[in-house]
Amino acid sequence: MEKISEHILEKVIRKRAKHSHKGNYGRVCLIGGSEEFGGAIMMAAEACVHTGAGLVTVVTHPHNHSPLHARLPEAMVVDWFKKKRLASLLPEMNVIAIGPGLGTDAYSLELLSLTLQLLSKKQVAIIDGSAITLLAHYPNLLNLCQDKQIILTPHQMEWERISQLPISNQTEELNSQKQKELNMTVVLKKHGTEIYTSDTVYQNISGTPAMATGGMGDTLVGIISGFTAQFPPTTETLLGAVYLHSLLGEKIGQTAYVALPTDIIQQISSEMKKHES
Ligand SMILES: NC(=O)C1=CN([C@@H]2O[C@H](COP(=O)(O)OP(=O)(O)OC[C@H]3O[C@@H](n4cnc5c(N)ncnc54)[C@H](O)[C@@H]3O)[C@@H](O)[C@H]2O)[C@@H](O)CC1
Ligand SMILES: Nc1ncnc2c1ncn2[C@@H]1O[C@H](COP(=O)(O)OP(=O)(O)O)[C@@H](O)[C@H]1O
Ligand SMILES: [Mg+2]
Repeated sequence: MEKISEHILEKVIRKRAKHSHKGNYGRVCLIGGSEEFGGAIMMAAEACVHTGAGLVTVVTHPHNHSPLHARLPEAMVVDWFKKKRLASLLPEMNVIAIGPGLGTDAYSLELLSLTLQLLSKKQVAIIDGSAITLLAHYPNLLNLCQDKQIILTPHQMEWERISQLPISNQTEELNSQKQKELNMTVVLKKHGTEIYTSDTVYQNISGTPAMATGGMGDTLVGIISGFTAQFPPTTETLLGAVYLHSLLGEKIGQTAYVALPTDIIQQISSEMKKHES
């Protein structure tokens, strides 16, 4: 297993060109946030905006529109019941993330299915949280994922559901085998997060139990989406996003018992500035 280098951020984060504009920094669509889990998609969206993604649109339950706008006027919002609007919007996106707070009811399943049908080979999709649980329960949906650029971000229990590997059997060898079957990049989240690609397994050695709090993975989705939208959609970019998230968790954890996702979010942009090259 290859450790993520502490120099990864300098490799990935680029100084912005003078004559650039928002259109150069990617269009991201984040889909999630049921009535119950609105906070999840808000944290993902805030993290994404704070990484510098050019244009961020959130497709969520209408219940979440006002709270989201009150916190984050930079983001656009679309009612997730407007399927025609969703169908016209998705093809314009560079990066689509689905799952934070999506929920697992029949309508959440419909949204996931529609999104996977519309996903093109040129776009990158990040599949997280409830969307992973749905994929595990409805494996036919995996047919819609074939030959597409997908980053799956399960925690150990979500990985157990989709890989059918109990947490105690999640070894490097068995996880790699499953990654190959799924043919997606897998970010297996835990203490010492592992990233499985088709040829290499990486490990993130930063991070702290101060990060063990709800919303931490939703925040990671926002950072990965924002990085993938602006920087080349490579493994290095993904590693940089995973590293930045836990680096900030560690920094906050030095003086705080718990590293809140919203505190991490506030520090994303200033930390990125230190590493631009
Ligand atoms: N404020 C919010 O709206 C929040 C919404 N959330 C959303 O809630 C939905 C359900 O996700 P959950 O993950 O809470 O529920 P899940 O039921 O999918 O997973 C949680 C279970 O997995 C177990 N587990 C085992 N190993 C783990 C590991 N390494 N990391 C995390 N859990 C591990 C936990 O003990 C727990 O029993 C998702 O859509 C998620 O995005 C959560 O992110 C929490 C915050
Ligand atoms: N003990 C720990 N050490 C390092 N990182 C942790 C620890 N506990 C949780 N994390 C990180 O926090 C995030 C949790 O993700 P997830 O369980 O999906 O959260 P949520 O769904 O509540 O947003 C992952 O990135 C994981 O690596
Ligand atoms: Mg999660």
